[in-house]
Amino acid sequence: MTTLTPRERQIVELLRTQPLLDAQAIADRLGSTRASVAMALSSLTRKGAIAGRGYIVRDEPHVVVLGGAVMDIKARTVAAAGLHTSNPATIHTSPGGVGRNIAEGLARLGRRTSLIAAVGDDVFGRELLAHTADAGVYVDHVVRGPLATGTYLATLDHSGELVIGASDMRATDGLTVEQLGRGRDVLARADFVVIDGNIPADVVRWALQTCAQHDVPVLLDPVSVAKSARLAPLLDGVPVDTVTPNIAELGALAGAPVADNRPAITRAAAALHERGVRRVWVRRGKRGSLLSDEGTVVALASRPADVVDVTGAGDAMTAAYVDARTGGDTPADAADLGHVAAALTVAHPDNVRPDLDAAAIRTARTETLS
Ligand SMILES: Nc1ncnc2c1ncn2[C@@H]1O[C@H](COP(=O)(O)OP(=O)(O)O)[C@@H](O)[C@H]1O
Ligand SMILES: O=c1[nH]cc([C@@H]2O[C@H](COP(=O)(O)O)[C@@H](O)[C@H]2O)c(=O)[nH]1
Repeated sequence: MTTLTPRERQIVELLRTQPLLDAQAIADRLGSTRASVAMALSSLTRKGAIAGRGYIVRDEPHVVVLGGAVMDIKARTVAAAGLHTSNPATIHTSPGGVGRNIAEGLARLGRRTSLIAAVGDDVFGRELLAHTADAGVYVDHVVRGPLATGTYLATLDHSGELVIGASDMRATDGLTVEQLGRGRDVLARADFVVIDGNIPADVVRWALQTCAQHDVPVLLDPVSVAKSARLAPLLDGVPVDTVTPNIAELGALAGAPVADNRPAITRAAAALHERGVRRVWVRRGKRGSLLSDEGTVVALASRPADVVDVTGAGDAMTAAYVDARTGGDTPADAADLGHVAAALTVAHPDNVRPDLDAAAIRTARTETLS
């Protein structure tokens, strides 16, 4: 799939509803110049995204992400982390939230992506929206409510591994089905939907039913052990394309702890398949992952990386997987690309690397194949 720049995507979106706009009219609407729009139009024609005069937009698959959007505040200690005392550290903020990270990753990979989430009318909310929209994600369905934008506080040790994380998801916790009325059509028309466990259970139930009615495949990201437990009862009675737990979250979904070995994971995955989940993709940190595709289990290796900050690795993995699946790759191939995206992400301090790009992942994959 050809990668479009954020500006090119904005132009494509304008042309989708108003195909007869000329370069000057597009420039006026986007606050740009005629010359730079003309360059973007010829690049779009070369990439095959638009055709002929009157700029007909080729229909592109569309992913919708319903999930958390928060500001991450991340401290990385200078030396080994000491508990119950103050540690010298470098502290860095980065737009976060599992769903938002996945949406940004998808957009950076060139996939047309909409985010449905909730933020407050405050500085963090405005910053999150601006950053996410600049990355190319459509944010028109983000609810701006009275509750404060959530924050996630993480302490990483000097090797970039998480010591402790704490999340306050205020605006997301307050999201209701009524606020998302218009979102029903967006979900129904999507080619793939991602839902994260930050979303309140009744909203997840509504979204799963909407997707089931319209045959839209859904990936469910459990987010944490606590949030997996509340998702578990929602799995019954609706089809789910993929769930992406780590071992502890798999236990919470299955209703009992699962040992971290292949036979135990295979058994727990089989029980989820019985309940309507087609693929169970279990993340095992730097040990890679196991993907059970309707009972056929494949082990996928993680790629070597110089770890700077592990935050967002799982989300990059999911973004690359959903992008590849939407483009027609098999689940196992898509999951393998996910590991390449994760390795690139752990080597960067931001949750989503600004230079993430589909071609770079495919090249890095060939280079790291054993
Ligand atoms: N220390 C590490 N070294 C190399 N790769 C890592 C490391 N930690 C995570 N990864 C990569 O990131 C992926 C996701 O990390 P994991 O911890 O399994 O999930 P999550 O971030 O969702 O908790 C792993 O499968 C692996 O590819
Ligand atoms: O209860 C939550 N904790 C943490 C997150 C988010 O999880 C992301 C990191 O996820 P991972 O490293 O698993 O990819 C962070 O950006 C953080 O904002 C979240 O959405 N909800």
